[in-house]
Amino acid sequence: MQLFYLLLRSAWRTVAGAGLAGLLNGASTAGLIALINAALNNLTNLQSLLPWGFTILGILLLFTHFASQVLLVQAAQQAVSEMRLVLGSRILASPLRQLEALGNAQLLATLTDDVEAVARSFSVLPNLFNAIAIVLGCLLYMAWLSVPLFFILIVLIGFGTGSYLFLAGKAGRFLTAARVQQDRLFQHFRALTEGNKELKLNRERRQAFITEEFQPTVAEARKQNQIGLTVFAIAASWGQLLLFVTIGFFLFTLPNLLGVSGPVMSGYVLTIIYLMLPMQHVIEAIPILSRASVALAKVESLQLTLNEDISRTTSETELPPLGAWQTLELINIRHTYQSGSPDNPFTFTLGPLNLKFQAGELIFIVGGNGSGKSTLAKIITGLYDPEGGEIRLDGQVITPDLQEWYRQHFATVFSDFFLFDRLLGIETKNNLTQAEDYIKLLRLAHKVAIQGDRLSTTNLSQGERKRLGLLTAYLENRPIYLFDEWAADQDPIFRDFFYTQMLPTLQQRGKTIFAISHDDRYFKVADRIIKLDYGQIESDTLGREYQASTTSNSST
Ligand SMILES: Nc1ncnc2c1ncn2[C@@H]1O[C@H](COP(=O)(O)OP(=O)(O)OP(=O)(O)O)[C@@H](O)[C@H]1O
Repeated sequence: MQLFYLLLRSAWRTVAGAGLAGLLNGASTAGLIALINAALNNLTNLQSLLPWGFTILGILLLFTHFASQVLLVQAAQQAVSEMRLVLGSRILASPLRQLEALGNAQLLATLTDDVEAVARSFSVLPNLFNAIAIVLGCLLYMAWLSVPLFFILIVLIGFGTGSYLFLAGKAGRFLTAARVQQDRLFQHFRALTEGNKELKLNRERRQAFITEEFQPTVAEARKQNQIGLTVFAIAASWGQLLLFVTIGFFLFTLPNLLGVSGPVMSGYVLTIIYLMLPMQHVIEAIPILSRASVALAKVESLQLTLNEDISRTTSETELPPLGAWQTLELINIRHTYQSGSPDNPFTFTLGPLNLKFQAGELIFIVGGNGSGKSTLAKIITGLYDPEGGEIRLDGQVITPDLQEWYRQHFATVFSDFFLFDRLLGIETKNNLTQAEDYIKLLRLAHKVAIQGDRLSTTNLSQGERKRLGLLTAYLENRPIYLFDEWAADQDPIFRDFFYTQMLPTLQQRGKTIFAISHDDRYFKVADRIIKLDYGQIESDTLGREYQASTTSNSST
């Protein structure tokens, strides 16, 4: 039902038009069969008018068939596009933590496979709707021919449909199991592309990956799909068998039992034979619809619900202006990760932390690996909603309503940043001119140029790509900057340039800067150094004091 709801919601007018055309098509089909039966059995005194009736009904049938198909194709494509847009905007609107917990593999499987499965189901809908309209028209005709025969037919159809749906339900379970394997397959696809170097360089690892991970998942997905689709094939053959049994029953048994007249009987048999093609369409559509409903169930399980009004998630609501700020406070902030396996669970807790920052400060966040620096950065920038505590900007608590506005204060380069090849959202004329200058400053002029609002290339070394990340952050011109181990991939000269010239220049422009750093040689440039250890603040010192203490330590 979800599927039809989705289709109806996005294109109800087109669907209504297609429904009307489909009904007319069903009626003209039934009329045509009645007319053929009348012509064959000489049932009317108006035989001379039959060719005209045949021509008119034939034209109506062709036209309504064409119209319903075209309209449903339009509606289906409209619904699929909306599904893609809604999924995209729901992913953007979902909390980062939720997306991280789902993982890229699951999200990609949904964005490609599930949308594809739903799209495919929409492509069979035109034939399905048309078939249903024809079946309804034919049933009406048969009810008109003989009510007792009609009821016998309904009992047979009920039995056939019930047994078919029973088998189809069993098949659907195998398709659901196959879909579970699909997520694992996407994980393996990522390993194949992102871990390609590691797999190429180590033969044993590659063989173990192929034989112990990739092949078993591919085989399991194939097995479940194969069983599911075979059960559907059995159900389809069972349906066809029932159809022949019904025709035989009507042709050979019923006339003896009920003494039905020849023309009525031939009308029935003719109609049932005519129904074979539409029934075939229905039977072929059911596995595809079943797969689509598995896909939709998967999409729903991600809690990226489809019942969201697209305009709410994509339209830009007016945000209050950013304005100048003085203090940023983290009060009793806490964040927990639960990870590991059920037998070996692992919990990491950051906080509770209490920190107060002044506008214009240059703050270094330091500490060992896994001490919680990046987690703190995601909380400060509003990417994570803290589990406990609150963030206040100039005393104003950042509630969920203000979260989007709050995030607009930050320009960042995270260690796993993404480099867009277009200067999206910052492509003003002034910025494009500035970008040229920054590219020279970042010593990339010999490799990258600005072409229109695009970077001529992003195929660069990791250090060079990070310089372009810095360039886009500069152009964003936000009040607060956050760099997560930005200098880690830079050569010594550029690292020195970053700490001793770029950060101070940004600070002189009135920016507040958070820099996650392991470069203790440069800690002296910071106003303040916050050191984390296992999610707690080990020390919060002035930069120059931190330098003094390490110097005094090294001199003793
Ligand atoms: N998405 C996640 N799911 C579960 N645990 C996580 C997740 N991200 C981080 N952690 C855990 O939280 C802890 C802190 O991680 P975080 O990335 O904040 O540390 P960090 O100080 O930035 O480390 P590094 O210097 O290595 O970058 C780590 O022990 C890590 O295992």
